[in-house]
Amino acid sequence: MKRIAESTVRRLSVYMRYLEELTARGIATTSSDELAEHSGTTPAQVRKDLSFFGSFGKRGLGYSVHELLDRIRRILGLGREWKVVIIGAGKIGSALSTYRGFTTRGFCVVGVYDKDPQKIGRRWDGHLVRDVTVFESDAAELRPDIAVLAIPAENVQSEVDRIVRAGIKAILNFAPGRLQVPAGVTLKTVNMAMELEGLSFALTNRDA
Ligand SMILES: NC(=O)c1ccc[n+]([C@@H]2O[C@H](COP(=O)([O-])OP(=O)(O)OC[C@H]3O[C@@H](n4cnc5c(N)ncnc54)[C@H](O)[C@@H]3O)[C@@H](O)[C@H]2O)c1
Repeated sequence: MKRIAESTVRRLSVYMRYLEELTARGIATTSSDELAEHSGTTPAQVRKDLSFFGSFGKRGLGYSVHELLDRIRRILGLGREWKVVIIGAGKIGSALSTYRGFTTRGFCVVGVYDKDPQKIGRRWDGHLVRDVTVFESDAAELRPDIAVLAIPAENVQSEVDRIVRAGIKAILNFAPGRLQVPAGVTLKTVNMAMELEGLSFALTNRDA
């Protein structure tokens, strides 16, 4: 498959949510105009995004909501359950571990880890916080797919290295800083300040 831009993948998630909404409303067909309007993009962009993955829809008839939703879910790899571990049971880590919305989308939290003796042994919504020193042996058994890293900026690289050593190929990181991962491992960093900067830009330029 061609290399797909992250922005395209992000839009697929947006289209998917709108298609889920249409399904819930019992609507069977949609169009690139409608998808674009509800996703903040253009009909040409919708067609271009979908064209990366083959042909969808019929000229003049639009897209079957059911078929398109099914295809997008498969493209995003959502037809299965992904095992997620969370490292850092602080404010962000504990909020994520108790968030029900992940499970409904197939992301199942199988372990929560921390290094603080005050947190180890606590339960967050049924998830026992375990000592991070047992992470690698747990991972050998549980075989998690995704690690969420919610620890302070210091020593993040050594935790990333620990995750990589455990054979995990996808990391969602919340800590600031530049991190290195080997080829074949995907690292995504969430940065709320950057999202706020996007809003700041929109507010500053809205009348331009
Ligand atoms: N990406 C964003 O938009 C965003 C927003 C807010 C905070 N953050 C960052 O997210 C991270 C977590 O924030 P928080 O508010 O949850 O912090 P927090 O201090 O509440 O929690 C951090 C937890 O990590 C644990 N920890 C530290 N080192 C560890 C290690 N090596 N192994 C396992 N556990 C370890 C600590 O004991 C603590 O429980 C920070 O780096 C913060 O700067 C990011």
